[in-house]
Amino acid sequence: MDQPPAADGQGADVVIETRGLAKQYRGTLAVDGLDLQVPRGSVFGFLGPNGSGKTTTIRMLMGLIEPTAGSARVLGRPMPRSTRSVLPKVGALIEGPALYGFLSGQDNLIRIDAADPTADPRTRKARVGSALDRVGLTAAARKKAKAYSLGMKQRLGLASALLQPRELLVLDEPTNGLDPQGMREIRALVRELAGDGTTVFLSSHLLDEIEQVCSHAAVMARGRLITQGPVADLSAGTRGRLAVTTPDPARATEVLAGHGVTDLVTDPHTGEVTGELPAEPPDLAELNAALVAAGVRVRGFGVQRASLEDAFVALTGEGFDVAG
Ligand SMILES: Nc1ncnc2c1ncn2[C@@H]1O[C@H](COP(=O)(O)OP(=O)(O)OP(=O)(O)O)[C@@H](O)[C@H]1O
Repeated sequence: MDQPPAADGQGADVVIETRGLAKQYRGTLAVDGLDLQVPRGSVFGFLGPNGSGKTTTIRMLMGLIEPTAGSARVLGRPMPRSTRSVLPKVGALIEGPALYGFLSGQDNLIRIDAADPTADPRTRKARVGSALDRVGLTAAARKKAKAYSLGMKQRLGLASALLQPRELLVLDEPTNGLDPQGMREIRALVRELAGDGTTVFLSSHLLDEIEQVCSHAAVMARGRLITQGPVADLSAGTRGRLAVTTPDPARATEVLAGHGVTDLVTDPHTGEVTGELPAEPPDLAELNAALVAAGVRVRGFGVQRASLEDAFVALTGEGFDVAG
């Protein structure tokens, strides 16, 4: 992306930028030479399997730990040196919210707000009320936090990050441990927050989550950045799989193999035959005609859209652990 440089030489529209960022623990290179660029206004997915270095990176970005090499800038300022001026503009939710179960949701927020020396006590009630409203917890505001579902606790954590206006939200695995309903709620909330112009940086080990929520993504594997960019571009470079629905899968497989299609698999339930198109794919209309000419009865024929998962597998040669 060509952005006009800001006065300090940084891209004005990049809210997180790292160069050669690395963190070495004894025996483990947790993050290895990371060059990350998060555009302002994006919903940026930081994707990688467990242990790939996401949390370590986020901790460095937030100034919680020192990198062993390289540099990180957040909102244009170097970290961890500028923690004091940067962190008030960043709402962070890392490793789950610290809540008191015996206090109501509202009182938890009042406590957190009271701990912020920049927060005016006279407007506290209004601030807390509007944060609860934004995350849809107004009706449950007076319930004790220990009676909240995990999803509600996570929303309360988000509300605490939203007490002050933020330029950037950093959420570490915000849907981890939630049931599907809780996941949907958090994802909807993230979209809504992003709709207001806040840049959201969220980590996840769930590919479909990133595809559903994010405009941009970076993919990590074993401490290294594999790729980054707009989500649509990341999967566009990957060829989709050819899929043929037919009552004659054996014959279809023969014909497709004869046209260079590899990794042919038949779904035993649907009879759908899928396979990888060769690097120089044949004309699809002709391939379809060849199937029909060979006596294959074709019910469905098409190329499945490549997913981010396909891109990940193509880039790393590894499967992606999507459990979770
Ligand atoms: N404090 C630490 N001391 C030693 N090794 C660590 C420490 N923190 C993380 N690691 C190691 O660094 C690697 C990256 O861990 P990290 O937590 O950043 O990954 P992650 O992608 O966030 O995974 P997860 O989603 O499981 O937290 C792992 O091999 C981990 O064991």
